[in-house]
Amino acid sequence: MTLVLDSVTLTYPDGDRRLTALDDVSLHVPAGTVTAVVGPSGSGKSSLLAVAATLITPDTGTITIGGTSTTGLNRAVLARLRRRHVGIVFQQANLLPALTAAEQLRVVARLDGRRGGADLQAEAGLAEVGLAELAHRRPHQLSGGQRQRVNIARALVNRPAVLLVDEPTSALDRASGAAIIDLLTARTREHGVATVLVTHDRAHLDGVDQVVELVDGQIAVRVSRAE
Ligand SMILES: Nc1ncnc2c1ncn2[C@@H]1O[C@H](COP(=O)(O)OP(=O)(O)OP(=O)(O)O)[C@@H](O)[C@H]1O
Repeated sequence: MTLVLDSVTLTYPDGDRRLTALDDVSLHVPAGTVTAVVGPSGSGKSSLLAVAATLITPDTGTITIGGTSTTGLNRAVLARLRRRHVGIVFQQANLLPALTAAEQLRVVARLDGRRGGADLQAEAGLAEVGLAELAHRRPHQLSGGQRQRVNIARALVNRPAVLLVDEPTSALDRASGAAIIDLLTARTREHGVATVLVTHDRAHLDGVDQVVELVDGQIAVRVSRAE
């Protein structure tokens, strides 16, 4: 499935005026590709992810996930679309402290109503990120890089069409960070996911398919590997 943002503008209230966080942003993220979003602090990167995740409705413009336009859909329908089709990875792993790595995935798999297959899905998901052996460990028994792997496996467990990733390596050292980016790229290609990766680190841009640079809410530079 492809993720498309078409002429998206988003403003926030700012005293008695409005601040434009995204200004006529259009983005096409084909299945099986990674688009990196870079740009200075305050340029709109997180806003772009929130809009793509359908967590915030833009003032104008459309978001289309796998051919389905999200415009005008009510909250319940959007929540279902998100649960089925969108995976989100934040900076911090945000794992539930009391649950083992396998349980973190199982909970999400069950939310999707696949009770029967949840155990197998959790097991397979952890194996995919190289953590089969550590399935029984709780977050405090894992390294930062391993926690972020669980986070990614959890975001992928219901086979989302779209994966939105916000600075996944900010809490990691260079080598663990590079390994996480390699993992994200590999899973994106393997599962045909449309991935958007917000990053500050230029070293992460080597293997991606498209790079967009946001400046003041606008796409200032767009580089595509295919070109
Ligand atoms: N909830 C909000 N209410 C009002 N203004 C907001 C809100 N969220 C973000 N902004 C403003 O919108 C603009 C874009 O913010 P955003 O968080 O998307 O930028 P960013 O590129 O992700 O920044 P950073 O790299 O610092 O995380 C900024 O000027 C910010 O101050």
